[in-house]
Amino acid sequence: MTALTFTKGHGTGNDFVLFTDPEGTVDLTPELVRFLCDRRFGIGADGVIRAVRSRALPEGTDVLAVEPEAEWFMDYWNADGTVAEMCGNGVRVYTHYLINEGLVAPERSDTLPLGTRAGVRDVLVGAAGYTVDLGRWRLGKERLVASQGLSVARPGLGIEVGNPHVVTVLADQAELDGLNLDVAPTFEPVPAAGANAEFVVPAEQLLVNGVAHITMRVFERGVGETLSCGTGAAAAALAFRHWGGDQMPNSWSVTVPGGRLGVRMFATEEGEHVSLTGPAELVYRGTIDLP
Ligand SMILES: N[C@@H](CCC[C@H](N)C(=O)O)C(=O)O
Repeated sequence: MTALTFTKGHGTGNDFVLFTDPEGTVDLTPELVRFLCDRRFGIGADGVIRAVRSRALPEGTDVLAVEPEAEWFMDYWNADGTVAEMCGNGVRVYTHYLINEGLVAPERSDTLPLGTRAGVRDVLVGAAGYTVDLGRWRLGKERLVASQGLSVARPGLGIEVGNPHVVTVLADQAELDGLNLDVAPTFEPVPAAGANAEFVVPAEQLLVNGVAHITMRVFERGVGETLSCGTGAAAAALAFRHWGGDQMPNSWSVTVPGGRLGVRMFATEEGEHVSLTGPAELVYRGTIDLP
C-alpha cells in the first residue's frame, strides 16, 4: 500500500485536497480523485489540486510556450473525477499552498504566473488575500434553467471565464433560500460540456459606495452544491452587470454561503478582464493510505 501526504485547504468554504507531485509521477485517476474527495470513505473535498511542474504535463507544456515563467501548473480535478479548466477559489488556495511549501517565494504585491487548463493565470499576492486575473471573459448563450424549488424554468445567461457558467437572477432572498440544490439544475438547450449553475439576487442595498452587492448560491459541474465558487462569483457579477446596463459599476461584492468574494472588471489592451479577490486557508496536513 502506498501513502499520500496531503494538505487540506479552502477558499470561502470551497475545499480542496492538495498534494505535491513535481514530476507528475503519481497515477492520478478519476477513481483516486473520487476516493480522496469522499467525505465518508476518504478525506472529503470539492476537488483535488496536484502541484505539478508545468513541464511534466502536456497541458503545462502548452502553457510554457506562452509564459516560460509559469513553472507550476494547477492540476485541478472535480470531486466526481473530471478535470476542469479553471477554479477561482482553488487557484488562490494553490498559490497559498505553493508559498507555504516553499515551492515559490513571491514578495507581497508580486504577481505569480501559474499554468491552468484555461491558460496562464496571474495571481497577485496582496495584504488582503489573493487576487487572480481570470483573463478575458466571454458572453455565452441564453438557456432556460430549471431547478427544484422554482415553479417554472427561468432564463439563464451563459458566461465563460475559462470554465462554463450559466447565471440566473432570482426575484428575492426567499426564492434563493427555497432552491433545493441537492438535485442538479437542468439547462435547455443542454451545454455540450456541461456548466456550473449560479443563482443570484441583489443585496437589500445593491449599491454601496460604488460597489454592487449580490448574493449567490451555486451548483458546480462535477461536484454539486458548494459553499462558494470563485469563477462562479465572477460570472454572476458579469451577468448581473450585463442585465443591469450602463449604471452598473465594475466593482462587485459577492456573498456566498462560505463568505465573501470581490470581483472587478478592468480594461486591458486585449479587451476587458475580470479579477477575483478572496481569502485562502490551509487547515491541516495528513497522510492517507491509498487503496
Ligand atoms: N470551485 C471552482 C470551480 C471548479 C470547477 C467547476 N466545478 C467546473 O467544472 O467548471 C471555482 O472556485 O471557480
